[in-house]
Amino acid sequence: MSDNDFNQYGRGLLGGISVVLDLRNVSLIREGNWILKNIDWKIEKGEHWVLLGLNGAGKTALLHMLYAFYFPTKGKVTVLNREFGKDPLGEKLRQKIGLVSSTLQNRIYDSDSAYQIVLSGGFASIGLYETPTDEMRAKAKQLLRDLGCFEYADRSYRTLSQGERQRVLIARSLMADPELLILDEPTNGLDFLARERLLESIEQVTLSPTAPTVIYVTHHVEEILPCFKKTLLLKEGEVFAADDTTKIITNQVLSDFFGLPVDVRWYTERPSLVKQR
Ligand SMILES: Nc1ncnc2c1ncn2[C@@H]1O[C@H](COP(=O)(O)OP(=O)(O)OP(=O)(O)O)[C@@H](O)[C@H]1O
Repeated sequence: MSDNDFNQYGRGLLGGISVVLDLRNVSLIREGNWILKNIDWKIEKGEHWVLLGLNGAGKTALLHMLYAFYFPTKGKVTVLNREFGKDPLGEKLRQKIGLVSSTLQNRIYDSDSAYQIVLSGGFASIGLYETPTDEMRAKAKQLLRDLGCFEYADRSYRTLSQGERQRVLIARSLMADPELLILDEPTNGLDFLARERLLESIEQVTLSPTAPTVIYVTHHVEEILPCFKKTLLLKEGEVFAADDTTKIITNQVLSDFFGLPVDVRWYTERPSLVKQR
């Protein structure tokens, strides 16, 4: 598949694929260290996944590979029907992978308004250098509304709170109709209320009929929303478990994963975790 296929067929062609992500026996060595070891991970279209791991587990390294910032030392990475690891990732394909991360946050220009930032997602640029079409403007406004950030659309990024910034960046990532949306610890630095409101918006995104496949990366079991039916536990660069969330988020699996006896409690389809006494 070439970049042109996207121009010609847009989402329609990708609509025909059933596997969004397929990692086969993927390993990564950086500066002589094994960062990822023998990762197998397959994501079917329509699934939403949580990637859960402690600090240093290799989550960011794994995401960097999905976005072709890192090439695997060993194994095969296929994202949206394109095997990579050798070829550079085409711009059109990159646009089909939305990424919201702290790295992106740091690159956004402080003086840009929320509206400009969302519009820039349509060009996959940091900053707005091209003239958006009327259609793009209408879409950006709708996304600002959908993500609950319309009221501060004209405010500059520097004046927005952390929660407001995350909403704007998610809206921005949806401008290009991504097939895969990666949310890397989006609730970092948020208080309880801001976190819950953001999670609500993320759930809404997954409920849309045109929703991208979402990978939600977190350290916290409490953030696993009911829409995330699948969970991958990453530990010391290896897949500890990957399966239905209800099979993974159990006392037994998590006690083994953390190396500490824990109790999982479910309330309104959300889990929480306490250390056993
Ligand atoms: N380019 C690199 N060179 C050497 N070591 C690296 C490199 N990138 C990551 N590492 C190491 O690989 C391990 C995994 O790092 P990574 O940032 O992927 O973890 P993480 O799960 O995202 O952690 P956190 O939750 O703390 O962000 C860490 O021990 C880190 O120091």
